[in-house]
Amino acid sequence: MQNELSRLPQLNFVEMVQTLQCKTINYQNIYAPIHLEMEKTMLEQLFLNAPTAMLLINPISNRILIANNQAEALFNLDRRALNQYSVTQFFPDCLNKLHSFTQQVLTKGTAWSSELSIQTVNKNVSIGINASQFANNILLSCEDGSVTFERHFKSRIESNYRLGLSQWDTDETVFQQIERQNQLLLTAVGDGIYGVDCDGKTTFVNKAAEEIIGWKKEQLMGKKIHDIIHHTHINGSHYHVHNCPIYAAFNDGAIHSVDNEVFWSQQGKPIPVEYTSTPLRENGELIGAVVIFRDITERKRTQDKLLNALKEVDALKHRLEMENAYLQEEINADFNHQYLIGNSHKIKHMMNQIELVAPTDANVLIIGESGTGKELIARAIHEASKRNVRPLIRVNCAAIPAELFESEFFGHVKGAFSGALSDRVGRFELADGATIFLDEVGEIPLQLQSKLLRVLQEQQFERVGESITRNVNVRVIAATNQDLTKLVTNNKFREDLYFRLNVFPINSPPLRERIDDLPLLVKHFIDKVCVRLNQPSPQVSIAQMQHLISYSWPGNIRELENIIERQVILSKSNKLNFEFMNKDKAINIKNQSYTQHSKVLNAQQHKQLERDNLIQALKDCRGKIYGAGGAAELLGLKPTTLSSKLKKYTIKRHDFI
Ligand SMILES: Nc1ncnc2c1ncn2[C@@H]1O[C@H](COP(=O)(O)OP(=O)(O)OP(=O)(O)O)[C@@H](O)[C@H]1O
Repeated sequence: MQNELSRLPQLNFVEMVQTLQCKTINYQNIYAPIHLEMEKTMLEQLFLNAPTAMLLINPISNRILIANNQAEALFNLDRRALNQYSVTQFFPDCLNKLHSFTQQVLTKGTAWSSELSIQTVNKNVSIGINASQFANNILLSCEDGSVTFERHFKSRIESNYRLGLSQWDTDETVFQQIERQNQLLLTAVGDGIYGVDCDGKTTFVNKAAEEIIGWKKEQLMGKKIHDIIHHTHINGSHYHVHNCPIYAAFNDGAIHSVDNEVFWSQQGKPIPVEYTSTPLRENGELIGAVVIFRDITERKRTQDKLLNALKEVDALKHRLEMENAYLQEEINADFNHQYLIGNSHKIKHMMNQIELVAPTDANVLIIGESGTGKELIARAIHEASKRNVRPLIRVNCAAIPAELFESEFFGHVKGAFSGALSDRVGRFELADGATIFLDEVGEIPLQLQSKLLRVLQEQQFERVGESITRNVNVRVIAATNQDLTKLVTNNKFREDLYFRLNVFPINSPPLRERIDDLPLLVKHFIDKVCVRLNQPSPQVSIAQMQHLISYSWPGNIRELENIIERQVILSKSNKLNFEFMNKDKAINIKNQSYTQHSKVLNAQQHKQLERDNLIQALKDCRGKIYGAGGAAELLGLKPTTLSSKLKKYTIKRHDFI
């Protein structure tokens, strides 16, 4: 009981009155220490100053018995005035509801409603009303509905605000996390990323961008990116901002991808990049662009390497084709299967020299009369050298027209001169990594000798009509049947070139100086021609060999080869006869042979004879067609006539060289 009393100040008026009414409470006994008057005053004060409007009404008499201060304020009437009115006068618009509300209170003891409204002096106020039965009376606790609503509203706002704040906190945390993750992602990305606004000013720079270009974020933020990293083309020309694809993205709204430009590093170095500038939109409006780029230096380097490799492959392919064509000519010329025959002292000495010089890269000058085997020596040197995996490239300097020398040696580009219909590789380029054999080197025109000297000294040259300098690694073997020192004295041959060529001279002995080799040579030539004619090799008796040995041979071994060939062709048995060699000269051997075997020639034989004769003349003149010592002169024909005969009999170079 004592506890209940101590709670009294916390109770509202109705609860307090109910508590005090409770039958179990012996009011007199419990409140004995409290003065009754004081208590009454206190209760009165509590009632009068309660925070809600309170009225005690009698439903039977329909009168307001007591009203507190808040009731006076709510009804806008003082207490005395309130007593003048009946209760129902204040509820003109909701008498039915008031009636049922009152019934509910009288039946249940309490009731609550927010549907009633009162008519005050100047306005209609909807109220929230709480009521309880008090003896035969009803105690009403009323509150202005708008105030209640406002309070509820405020409380809801506050609660929403509190809820919003905590939600905002949550959202902010989420956003911060997303932002952090984005930053981590953008930092972790290997590609450089710039953000730019619509003025082209930098709004974002990731770590990779800083590392690739070297510009720090602080140096770029808020500044025009084009002016800092994109101002100049790789060739040094100004890059106008109007052409900048980065800016184009936020001007035309399209994605711009570029892979052949440079960004300039902080150190002023051009960095090859590929980049994509993607426009950024907000609510459909272009607000800037994001540039994603990567350094492609390594890729460019690899691409360049690949391109160079492809070019090299192309060049090699071209050279191989040339080489192939050249080898084809060589095969047709039947030079490949020949080797040096002989065991005379002179030949042995020469072989020693070949063995000595072959493994070196030294230039060799072979000196000897025509037809003494100079080319065979050159081939033997090349074959014994480390360059033998590639073919020996032969140039017969006596057979090249003066105006074509340079092109033949160094090649030309298309259009370099009339007739230069396509690019052509020269002999020196063809001989790169191998050996070039300059036969009849004394025939090289003086004006070209300086260029030849340059190749010998620097291994460099240019194609005709081109300024690109080409490097080669060529070994030169030259041959001549002329006295080069005499040419030097007569200023027909450069002395410095002569010394360059004459590093290792080899003398090719004429046949007359090595008659000891004759039997071996005879056998070699018989076998050679018989293989070609696909017939068994005939014998040469000692007596017949003697005829050959006792013949007064000049230097040219071709003469011996020719005699053997003809005798093999003309021989009816398997024995060769050389008795006719005792006659003064061997040059009439062909006519003599024909007259021996056939007095009259038919048309076909006549044609064959003329063809053979032309070939022989060309062979004797070492392929020289025109001019002094040429086949035309030897045959007593005009050069033009000889040309048309060569066409008529389809005589090609390989028939006589
Ligand atoms: N020692 C040799 N062994 C085998 N054949 C030889 C020998 N010497 C020369 N010959 C033959 O003689 C012919 C002429 O040889 P080669 O062309 O090498 O002489 P050359 O001195 O270069 O002639 P040219 O001065 O006319 O260019 C060839 O058919 C070659 O086979």
